[in-house]
Parts: sequence; structure tokens; C-alpha cells
Amino acid sequence: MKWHEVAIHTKEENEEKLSAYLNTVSKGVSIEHSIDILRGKIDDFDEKFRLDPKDYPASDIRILVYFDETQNMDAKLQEIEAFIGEADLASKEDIRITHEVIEEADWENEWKKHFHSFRVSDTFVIVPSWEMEDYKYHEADRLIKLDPGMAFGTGDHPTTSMCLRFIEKTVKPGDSIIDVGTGSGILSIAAHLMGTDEIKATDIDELSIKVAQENFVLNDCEEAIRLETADLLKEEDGKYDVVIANILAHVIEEMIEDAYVRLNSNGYFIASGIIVEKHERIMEKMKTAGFSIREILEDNGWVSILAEKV
Ligand SMILES: C[S@@+](CC[C@H](N)C(=O)[O-])C[C@H]1O[C@@H](n2cnc3c(N)ncnc32)[C@H](O)[C@@H]1O
Repeated sequence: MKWHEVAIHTKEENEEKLSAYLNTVSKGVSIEHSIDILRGKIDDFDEKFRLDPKDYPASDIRILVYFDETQNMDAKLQEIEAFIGEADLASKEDIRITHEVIEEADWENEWKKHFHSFRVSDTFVIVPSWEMEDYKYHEADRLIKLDPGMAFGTGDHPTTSMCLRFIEKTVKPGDSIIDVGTGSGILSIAAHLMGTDEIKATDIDELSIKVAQENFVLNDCEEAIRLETADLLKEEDGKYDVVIANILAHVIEEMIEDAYVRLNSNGYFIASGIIVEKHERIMEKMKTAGFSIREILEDNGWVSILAEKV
């Protein structure tokens, strides 16, 4: 299999904002620092300096972003450029973007070494499939068994963990749920653990659909969750008690009115993936559509909104 590698050369100040965004649209992000930056950051940099300086960017940082070979890279590059155009970033005019196709490398499995069980909310605990046998849990824990593969949704990204906290708070046994942009399937599995079998999970990305199906089987909930390829709620005709979407602000904005129509009275819209700069605008749009804002959560520059159809 081949991969697309997009390299973005920029100032170090832009690292957090860009990598947070790029993590949500790609299959993986890695940051390369220049030796000058490493010199400032590492006390013991002997080992680093034995490496060839050619392996590091000459100045600033390089953000490497990976996409699988099925992606439309012209569209992805345009999306990234549009984000850079809108975001509040340092020295935008100096940002350089290059793109190349590379052969599959073992980094596809490398991240597994760093992914371990962790508690994400009062009761939800994420347990990687390879740690299931050894995990010692409490009676009240709700275990989400996960092998996220190359789909987004390991639970450690703030946009996902805030959704899990809202799910824990709002989903009641028997509620009907739609999880738009399911990724690894993590939020649908969480909804099932709250006691409902009325769940629909959708994604526009075929690789995510495949990974979500594997995770539903792993969690023994494939009978409770209907999985479909879909673009937001555009073709949706069902009614739901809770609509969940952890995508990006401009995508959430596109689905606010449809979410209102698809919800039952007093149903909840859990919206996440919204950068802090855009959350006021999203809340205004929600209110215009008829929603009442019940709660907002903020973590590391990301906002999640719990809105109720009143
Ligand atoms: C940030 S990930 C969220 C994954 C998971 N729900 C979570 O909370 O961790 C966003 C997901 O939305 C999907 N997505 C993006 N645009 C979409 C669209 N227009 N319709 C449906 N899914 C979409 C992506 O493929 C990706 O799997």
C-alpha cells in the first residue's frame, strides 16, 4: 500500500494549532523540529547531535501528515490551505506545503507501542484490544475495547473524550442515537454501553466503516448498531433522541439544521471538533435553528457543545 505524505514547513508557534487540526483530517501526524529548536528543548542532546543534520529541517518545524492512498489529495490539500487561510497563525506567508507518495512503512503499527488502557471519564475506560485480558477494572466501569487501526478515535483526543463525557451524561437506556462520522466507532460503542440498542453509525470514509465494524464485533454490539456510509445527515430520514458529531466546525455548521429536524423534542445534539475561535459562531447558528445551549466543555483549544431541541 502507498501513502500520501504532506509536509508543512512553518514556525514552531504554529505547531499546536496546525497539528490539532491536521490530526482530525488525516491518518497520522508527526512533527520534525530543526536542530536549533531541539538545542533549546533538550538538555542532553548528544545523541541527537550524532544524527545527521540533514535529517532535520534547516529551521522552524516540519509537520508530516499522512493520508491513505484512497484519499482525493487535490481536495485534501485545498482543505488544508483553506484552514491555513482562515486560522490565526504566525508568518502565514512563509508556510510551505509539499506532497509526495511514499511506500507503506511500519509506522502504521508503531503507535501501538504507545497506546495503553486509560480512563476517559467517570465510567468509560478505553482498553486496546491487545490489553483486554490483563486489564483490572472496577464494577462500575464501562469498557470500550478498541483497535482503532487507521481510523480516528482512540479516545485520547480532547474532541472525543468530551463527547464521551456528554454521552455518559445524556444517553438513557432505549434512546435512539445517530453517530455521524463514527471513525473507529468509539462513540457508538459508548452509547451502547449506556443501555441502548437503537444506534446508527455513519461515516463518509470507507476505511473508517471497516474499522468501526471490526470494533463493533470486538465489543459484541454489531447487532445493536447499523453502520452505513453517508455524507452527514443529507439523506437521513429517521428520528433520534441524540445526534452526535465530532467533525470540524465548518462541517458541524453545515449539519445544524438537519440535526434539529432529525431530533425528537427535547433531544440532544452533541457537537464536537470545534476550535475555540469558532464556537461562538456555531452556538449562534444553533440558537437560530431553535436549539438551547445546555453546556459547553473546553479542552486544549477545542470546544464541545451540548444543545437541546426545545
Ligand atoms: C474527528 S473524526 C471523529 C471520530 C470519532 N467519532 C471520535 O469522536 O473519535 C471525524 C470523522 O468524521 C468523518 N467525516 C468527515 N466528513 C464527513 C461527512 N461529510 N459525513 C460523514 N462523516 C464524515 C471522518 O471520516 C472521520 O472518521
